[in-house]
Amino acid sequence: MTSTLGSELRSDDARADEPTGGPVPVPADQAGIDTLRLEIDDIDAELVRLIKRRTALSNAIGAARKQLGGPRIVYSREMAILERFRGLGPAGTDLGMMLLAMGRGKLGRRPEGPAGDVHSGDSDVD
Ligand SMILES: C=C(O[C@@H]1C=C(C(=O)O)C=C[C@H]1O)C(=O)O
Repeated sequence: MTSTLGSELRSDDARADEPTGGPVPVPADQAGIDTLRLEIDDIDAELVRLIKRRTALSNAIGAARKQLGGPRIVYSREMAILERFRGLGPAGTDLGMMLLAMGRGKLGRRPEGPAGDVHSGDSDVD
């Protein structure tokens, strides 16, 4: 995507549908469980790294748009992003909302409430 203010997702979004290796055979013993846990640990470490990177990218875009006089939050793009996460089921939508909240930083939090909610009518919202 080339536009700085556009709300579209990249068109080559097929990565979300790439094969993950299919069902995992159920391990027969503790050694098998331990092997699967090693892979889970690798995945979690990579997820944390990617989430940190995603948050930094989102913060930078938000700061840039603010400097340029635009909104920090673009709901149309956020809705498109949530659509991708919806493919993981209800918890996937929750996960997508948490990622968006992390990218918003303080703006995405109520003063005394949980992350992820933004007041409508906020001038930082498009
Ligand atoms: C990062 C952007 O800005 C904000 C943050 C988003 C995000 O974390 O994915 C999405 C839309 C915007 O509310 C963007 O427009 O791409």
